Amino acid sequence: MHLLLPTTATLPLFDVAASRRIEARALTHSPDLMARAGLAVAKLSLALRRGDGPVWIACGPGNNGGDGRVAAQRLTEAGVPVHVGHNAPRRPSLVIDALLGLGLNRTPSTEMQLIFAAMAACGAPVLSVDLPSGLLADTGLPAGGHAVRADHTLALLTLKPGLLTGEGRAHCGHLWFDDLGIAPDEAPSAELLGTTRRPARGATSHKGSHGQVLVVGGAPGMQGAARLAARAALACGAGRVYLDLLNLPADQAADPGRPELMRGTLAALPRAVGVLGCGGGAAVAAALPDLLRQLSRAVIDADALNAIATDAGLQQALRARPDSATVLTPHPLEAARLLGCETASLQADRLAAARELARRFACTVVLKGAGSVIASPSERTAVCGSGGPALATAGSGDVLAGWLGGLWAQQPGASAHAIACAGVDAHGRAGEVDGVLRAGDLIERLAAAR
Ligand SMILES: NC(=O)C1=CN([C@@H]2O[C@H](COP(=O)(O)OP(=O)(O)OC[C@H]3O[C@@H](n4cnc5c(N)ncnc54)[C@H](O)[C@@H]3O)[C@@H](O)[C@H]2O)[C@@H](O)CC1
Ligand SMILES: Nc1ncnc2c1ncn2[C@@H]1O[C@H](COP(=O)(O)OP(=O)(O)O)[C@@H](O)[C@H]1O
Repeated sequence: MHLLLPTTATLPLFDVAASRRIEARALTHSPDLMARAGLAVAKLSLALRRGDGPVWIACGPGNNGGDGRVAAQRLTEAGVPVHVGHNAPRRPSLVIDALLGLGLNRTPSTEMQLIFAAMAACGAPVLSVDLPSGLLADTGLPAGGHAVRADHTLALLTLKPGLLTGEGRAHCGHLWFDDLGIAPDEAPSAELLGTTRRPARGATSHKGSHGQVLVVGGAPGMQGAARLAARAALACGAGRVYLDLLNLPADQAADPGRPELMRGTLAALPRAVGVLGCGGGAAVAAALPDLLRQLSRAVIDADALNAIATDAGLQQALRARPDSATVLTPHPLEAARLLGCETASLQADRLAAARELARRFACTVVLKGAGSVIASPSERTAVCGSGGPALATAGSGDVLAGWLGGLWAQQPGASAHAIACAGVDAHGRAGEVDGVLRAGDLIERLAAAR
């Protein structure tokens, strides 16, 4: 058993159907899985308990409840007072939520919701067994809007995607994992992103060795977004970074605060990696047909995505690009516009939405937000476990787009999917601070990390 995050390793994720298959096969040679699960819960409970009061164990009707009852036995043997039931004891030292796990199949009843509320109100830390009760394991959606908010969650046997995306992170608290001694015997449904090292810089390399980035955006009043993207690409190590600031006279500086950045255009830089749309406004739409046709690698963000969402010709141009040549970086609202659906229905299944976007536009897609999802045609979908609400501030998405451009400029042979995975994880890690991280400071933290 270990605390899962932060992880440097790429780890397999299994949806409900796969978890059930793995469990069924494991039970044929290891029939004591529930005993192992209950023991793991009891051990973690001993470490998490606050004070001498009883451990309140709320058990449900299925095997999740079974895990809770085994934990109750083990804790009793260890001399810990336990209270098994649906009502809170006086001054509990810990709550074990063993109500619902993988078997959740409907909105928790009013009675169940009252137990959730009592857990939240009793003042003790909450440890959820396998999943916070009510949380859908495949999507991270609370069923009917109701799920336990745990302080700790101990995932058992497999890691499920819903622990890491959607509302999962808000409901799981600290995420622990115990594989119960079982090695998964099938391909993962998705994967949790690990860390990728930044591109190495050869001792005799020069700026020409590290590629070019062209940021196209920054219409009047929105130049900051394009400049943040350009600064991020520069900080990432791209050899030369240019800005095509839409409707800004060509003799004006690219970025007076960063003299390293230059003005440039597609005509002069056809081999650059394009970072398109940051602060692009409506003006970027007119530039997109040429950019989509000519740039061999492009990261497409913000207003460029909005333009594509409303223009069938641009959508066709996007689909016509070669394989692995494009990364789209929509936040949920931009993604919903691209799919022509409501944001809430998209957020209800983020992995499915990202996969559908990747299929429809034949691109790599980074669906941003807590637990960013990276999907590409013919690649395993990845979920980002790094990052946090310090990133929920204007400009952090521009920084991501620029960073991806910078990474790609230095690694022209890398696939769009590999670039997206490496960049999203680095961006998330750099964003793990308390409070708010201004986008400019995020760039500095990204640059300092190796
Ligand atoms: N079988 C085993 O040996 C193992 C079981 N494990 C545990 O077993 C769990 C899965 O067990 P189950 O398949 O029994 O599923 P659950 O324990 O999640 O419960 C399923 C039961 O809950 C009911 N239910 C579903 N949604 C409900 C709702 N909203 N309100 C009220 N009742 C609801 C279902 O009708 C069913 O009776 C895992 O999450 C994990 O905790 C793991 O520890 C691995 C080992
Ligand atoms: N709560 C959060 N947890 C993890 N990452 C977050 C969170 N909020 C925002 N982010 C990340 O911050 C970035 C915000 O991007 P975006 O919404 O496009 O911002 P902007 O348009 O202002 O640049 C995305 O990479 C997103 O995944």
